[in-house]
Amino acid sequence: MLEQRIQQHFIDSADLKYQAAQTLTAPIAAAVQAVLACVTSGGKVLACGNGGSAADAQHFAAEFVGRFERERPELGAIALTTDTSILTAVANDYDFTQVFAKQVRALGQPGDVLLALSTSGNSANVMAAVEAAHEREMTVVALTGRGGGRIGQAMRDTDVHICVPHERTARIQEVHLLTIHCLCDGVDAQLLGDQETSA
Ligand SMILES: O=C(CO)[C@@H](O)[C@H](O)[C@H](O)[C@H](O)COP(=O)(O)O
Ligand SMILES: [Zn+2]
Repeated sequence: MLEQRIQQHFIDSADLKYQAAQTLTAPIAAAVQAVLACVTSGGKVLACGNGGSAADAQHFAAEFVGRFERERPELGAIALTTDTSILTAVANDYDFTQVFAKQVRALGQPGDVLLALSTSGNSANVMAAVEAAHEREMTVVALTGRGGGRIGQAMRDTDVHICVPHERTARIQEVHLLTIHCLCDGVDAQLLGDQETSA
């Protein structure tokens, strides 16, 4: 019945988060260091993904440019999912696989970070963005699931791969959002100190 289904979603989501805390803490800490090194040397984070992951990319950029929980200087982040003129022109004139890659080539500088979100690890446009980031000597922080897919296989030693150990898109996305908040909190803590936050 409906109530049971709803309760099961909460239980499954909580279970996965407990389990993933073991495996994802180290890569998330590595991602904090990569992003921190980028922004403290004047770099920026470009973020991309499809569907719910597009929303996650925008969520991250909003908290970096605006704020997370504490006041701090603005941090550079751009979601590559929002400019409908660029997205439609590139998809129409080239191919949908190029919608993020062309923006990475246009905006990316050595030392910038690409935050690449794909629950399957197989979205062709996110994969093309990873390749473009490598061309631009950027570091890639990839948030994936389902074993990491093609994006997982394209990771370099200097990249960070955060692969949620689950098969279901919704569950993976829920951990991606938690990861984004850990990234924002981790960067703030490194910049401002480890102050407790109760808000
Ligand atoms: O949010 C959801 C499902 O929860 C969907 O919009 C989902 O993001 C879309 O199907 C995406 O196209 C899936 O792409 P990806 O995560 O495999 O890269
Ligand atoms: Zn969703």
